[in-house]
Amino acid sequence: MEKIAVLGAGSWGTALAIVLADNGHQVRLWGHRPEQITEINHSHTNEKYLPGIELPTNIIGYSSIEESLEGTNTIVLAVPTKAIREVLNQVSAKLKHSITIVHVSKGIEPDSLLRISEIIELEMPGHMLEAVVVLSGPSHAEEVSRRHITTVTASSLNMEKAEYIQDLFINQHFRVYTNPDVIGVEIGGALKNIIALAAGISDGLGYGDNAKAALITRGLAEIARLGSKIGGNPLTFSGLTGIGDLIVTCTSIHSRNWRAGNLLGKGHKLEEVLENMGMVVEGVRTTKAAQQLSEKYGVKMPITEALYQVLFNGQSPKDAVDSLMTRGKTHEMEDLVNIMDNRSF
Ligand SMILES: NC(=O)C1=CN([C@@H]2O[C@H](COP(=O)(O)OP(=O)(O)OC[C@H]3O[C@@H](n4cnc5c(N)ncnc54)[C@H](OP(=O)(O)O)[C@@H]3O)[C@@H](O)[C@H]2O)C=CC1
Ligand SMILES: O=C(CO)COP(=O)(O)O
Repeated sequence: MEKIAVLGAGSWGTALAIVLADNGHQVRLWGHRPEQITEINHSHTNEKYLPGIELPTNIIGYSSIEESLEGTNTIVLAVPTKAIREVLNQVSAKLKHSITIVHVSKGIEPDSLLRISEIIELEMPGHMLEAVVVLSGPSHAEEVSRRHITTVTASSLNMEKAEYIQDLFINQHFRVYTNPDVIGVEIGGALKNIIALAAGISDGLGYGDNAKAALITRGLAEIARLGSKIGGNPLTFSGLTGIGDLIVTCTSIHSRNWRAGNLLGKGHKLEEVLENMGMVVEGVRTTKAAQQLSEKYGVKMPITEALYQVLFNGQSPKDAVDSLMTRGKTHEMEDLVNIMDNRSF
């Protein structure tokens, strides 16, 4: 049994706290809103983020980050990408020993274009950081908290630590694999949110399953194109953190990204959609970051580009779809065509 601090008491931090509590660990769930921590400790619920779910009693809520860190050697960092630096600054100011950080956020920082493991390595003093592990895969909090079957991947450059985290989380409902390809895992997890927004828009506009299948398949192609260009292993994109997460996020009503896209497709304004969601929609900022990455690396990402025009340049969703469908014709597999062209028969 371990003492584990879960930092971030939103839907995903709370669902992961339940998995760890089910495995018999002492879980300290830190949140920055004291009234929410009181609810967690007195009613064993977190109604705003996981309505109707009873929390195990070995989850204790903390509103002091310092107290939540005492005697722990593992932190699960479960706040939106936007809040990562701020929370890490609080951790490094209060921490008195070294720790392993498991991050579970799916985003890329616009402008700096850093992945989350890179931000952690920058913000945490080296002597305090034993390892960074990413936990990612097709996993909605609403289902995990109900112990529905889920599979995810723990990824780290330090495979011993990845296996340690695998052991902490794995149980009969929650199966954890490992993968050493941190870049591929983080890029797949972050960029699938862009495609889920686009899939929601497509559904909101009234397009059907053909369009959804096209978005998932061509979305994966552009995620893999960018991801392998910046050092991810192409095989990772056909795994849980690539196609797996893309499928669940583009097809599930639980997905905040899909739901936001759906409302945009139905004609609602972005500000209004984000205000009413009440939870983080990571894909919006990630679209900006991915658009910047695609320009930096010269990688074609037409779906990302189209979504960028809708989110940041006021293009209508219908016009964005039209421009995607009428752009210059291309091969499905450019690399394959190049190989075949160079082969002498
Ligand atoms: N929900 C899911 O099913 C999954 C989510 N993820 C990823 O997990 C990450 C977290 O998402 P999720 O839990 O869903 O988001 P939610 O919106 O459900 O919760 C976010 C939590 O973080 C808190 N928070 C925000 N900013 C700060 C801050 N500066 N300091 C402290 N706490 C802060 C929020 O507090 P407040 O209540 O005050 O806003 C809230 O408790 C995202 O990157 C998401 O992509 C990954 C897999 C599954
Ligand atoms: O990452 C997720 C599922 O794997 C959650 O997706 P949403 O943020 O779109 O709800």
